[in-house]
Amino acid sequence: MNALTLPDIAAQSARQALPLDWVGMRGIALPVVLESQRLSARVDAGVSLDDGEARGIHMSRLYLALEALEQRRLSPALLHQVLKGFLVSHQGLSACAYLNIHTDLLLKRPALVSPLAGWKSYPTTISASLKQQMFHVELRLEVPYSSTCPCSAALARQLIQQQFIDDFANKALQHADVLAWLGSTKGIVATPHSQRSYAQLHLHLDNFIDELPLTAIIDDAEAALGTAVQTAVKRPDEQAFALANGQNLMFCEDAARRLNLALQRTPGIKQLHIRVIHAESLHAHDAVAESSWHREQQ
Ligand SMILES: Nc1nc2c(ncn2[C@@H]2O[C@H](COP(=O)(O)OP(=O)(O)OP(=O)(O)O)[C@@H](O)[C@H]2O)c(=O)[nH]1
Repeated sequence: MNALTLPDIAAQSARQALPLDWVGMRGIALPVVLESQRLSARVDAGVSLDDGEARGIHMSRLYLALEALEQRRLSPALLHQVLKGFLVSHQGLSACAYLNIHTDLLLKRPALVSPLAGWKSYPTTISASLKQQMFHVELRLEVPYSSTCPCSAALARQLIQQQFIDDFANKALQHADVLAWLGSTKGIVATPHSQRSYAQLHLHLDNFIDELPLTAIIDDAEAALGTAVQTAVKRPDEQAFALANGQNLMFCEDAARRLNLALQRTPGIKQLHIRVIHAESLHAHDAVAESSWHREQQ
């Protein structure tokens, strides 16, 4: 039997010589290890094709290099190693390598008061690149929270004052009557609107960081907002949540400022862009604010 050589089209010369910025695969299914958990991820792997004469890259070499991500905890060092592998397997063809890992980070979050806890998922993308020997990592995280409109709260308070005037006009005030009134529906004749909101965080990490500071970023963001959405909730937790919302009335502008100033202090971040989305219950459209910051070069 004749041994046939398999045709290798990628090794041919390109008909139209032109370098390409990014060539690779998007949406590769892969298990990854983040924060000691094995998570399902979708991975984009690519390189530049700097040799404009070369017909194609070697997709299989990028695909196989991803195996290194299956067992080991994701870290900047591991991402760097995989990207170096991309370039070693494309010597003479590529000078830049790229990796995006899309997953949902799962964190167990305690209830506000009761001794309960539950899981919360945070959409996460880890992007790493190696360009002309320069290694760079960026994180994208989405953090859900609750926001109560400060304007609506002030308007509701005014209606409650009006109701108080109506109900107690020309009456001697008795402590017990006022207490009972406050506990009745008349004492809260209007309520401010609040909404589930999302902070989309895009962070550039310091180059020589050892760990991906995902939990630290989420913890700092949630602490800055004060109204993280909850998991397991009993009535004491719901009451604490109502108090947290009342003490953290927020326009989208307030949320963006709080997050920007808090994340500037989170170790390992050199640049950030924040978009907050308040999915309004007053409107059928969203209220959105964006903010960015980068550390000055020292
Ligand atoms: N470059 C390229 N390859 C593609 C594309 N679509 C599918 N492939 C296939 O991806 C497969 C793997 O490519 P290579 O990594 O070059 O495979 P190979 O030649 O067996 O492996 P090496 O010997 O390491 O080069 C090939 O069968 C290609 O035909 C594409 O758009 N571009």
